[in-house]
Amino acid sequence: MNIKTLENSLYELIVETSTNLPKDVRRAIRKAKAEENAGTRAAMSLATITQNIQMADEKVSPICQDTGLPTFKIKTPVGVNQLEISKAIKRAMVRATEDGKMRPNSVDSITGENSGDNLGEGLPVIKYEQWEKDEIDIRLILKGGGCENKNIQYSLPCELDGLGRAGRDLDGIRKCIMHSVYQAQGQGCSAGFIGVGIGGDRSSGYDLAKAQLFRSSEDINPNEDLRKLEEYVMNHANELGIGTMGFGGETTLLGCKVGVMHRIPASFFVSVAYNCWAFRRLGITVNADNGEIQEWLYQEGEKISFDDDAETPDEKPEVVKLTAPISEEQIRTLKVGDVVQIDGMMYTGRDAIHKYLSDHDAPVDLNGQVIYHCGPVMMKDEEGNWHVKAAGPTTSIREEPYQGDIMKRFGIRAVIGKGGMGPKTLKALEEHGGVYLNAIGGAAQYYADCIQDVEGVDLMQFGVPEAMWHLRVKGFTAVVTMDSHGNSLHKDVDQSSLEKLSRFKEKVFS
Ligand SMILES: O=C(O)C[C@H](O)C(=O)O
Ligand code: SF4
Repeated sequence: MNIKTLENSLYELIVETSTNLPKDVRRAIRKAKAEENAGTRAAMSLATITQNIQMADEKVSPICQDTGLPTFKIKTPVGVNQLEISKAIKRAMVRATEDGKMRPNSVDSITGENSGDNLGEGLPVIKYEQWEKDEIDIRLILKGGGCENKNIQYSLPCELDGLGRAGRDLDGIRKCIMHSVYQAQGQGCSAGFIGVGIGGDRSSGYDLAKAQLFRSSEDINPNEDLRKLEEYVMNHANELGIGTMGFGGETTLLGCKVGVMHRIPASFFVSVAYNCWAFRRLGITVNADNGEIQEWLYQEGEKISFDDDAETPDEKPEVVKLTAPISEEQIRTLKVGDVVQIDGMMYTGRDAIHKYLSDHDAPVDLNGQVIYHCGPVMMKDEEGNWHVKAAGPTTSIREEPYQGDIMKRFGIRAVIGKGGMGPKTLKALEEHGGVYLNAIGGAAQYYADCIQDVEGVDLMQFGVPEAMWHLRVKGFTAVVTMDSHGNSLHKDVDQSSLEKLSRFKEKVFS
């Protein structure tokens, strides 16, 4: 085989997967958008999402800044050298990272050091199988961290919030799946797709769940019980009302695929792999003799283009304009539901920065400033200047232990992230005079477009995604979802969706 040609084919697969959402996923998102009422927060968020999908496609840039944990699933004809394929994958991955198509995402779990090129112990994940066909089948999923953190595994029988006892039968499985959608709330960038694995042990159960994400989101399950289960979940999960980004709304789930395997008598696992709307998985078949791409997978049918979605909707919400630094007085006028547009500076800070700030001084004066929970994709030009390639929000709840104290200590007035924060932060917002602003998760091109300049960077020792980037923005739009008067949209949606979940308590499958 021509290894250089294979490397180029793999490079193309990685770039396409990161930048161009597959056709089945586009269809699911288009359908969700059609079902939201104009003028709602959900409709506005979906318009941002579709605009972002289009921008990523046109610019050949990452749809979401979290280009995920790359997992390759490969089938090879007998006799093909798998070691050579793995080497080609690694070379292609390094190139895609250098070209800003992948964020350097591989971190040493003990030292915290980012390898900078997406390689590392066990990464990327590459799984091989042999088959009798002549071509090589290569599938890739780039699954982000926020949705991965919302995966859940149930061990039956168990007690579930809102649903009571889930037993060791089809109805117990049904309850677990409904619960899995509820517990994710908006934190995995809903509306999402779920893959469910029934049976196995803890690891093979999750593998089976993830394998379901490689199915076309439009296929029909040949197992009649599972077909019914998938249909039931698709018909009812949206009644939970969690909606896009957990803002409330008509669509919470875009796809549900269930697989089954045998188990041993003592164990009964239901494993759920949650994937955000930015469902980046593609595949190719490759000619085993020359390494060229023969066919793209998951690309049947018309490609939906969202280029008319950039047009401003008729019912545009009113916008509150803010310029950082922001005063306490201004912040206290904001309430949940307000749409704000920020001009001026914003400083990125995620996990490493929050831990650092909890026992160090800040490298810049943060009084009145805005912290953005974001780990961008950055590229340095030949003159040494940094450019933002993708910059959407990350899940904020991870900073819950630190956020309130840090805001008070440094005088920070607003934090921007996604998925909301908990009671500790809500209390601090009230005491100190602060707001939590929810940006649209995954909309990395849309937000990168608002960034006019990169004015500096601190704490680069934490690696590109974790450093503190000083960004000058214009017209950065987000929604107030937690205010300084004790209100939290996240708390409200959680409560109301739990109530709705309890409507699914009665037995459906016997
Ligand atoms: O790591 C990121 O940038 C985002 C992450 O995927 C998340 O959803 O929190
Ligand atoms: S930020 Fe949202 S869209 Fe991006 S990888 Fe994380 S969960 Fe997915």
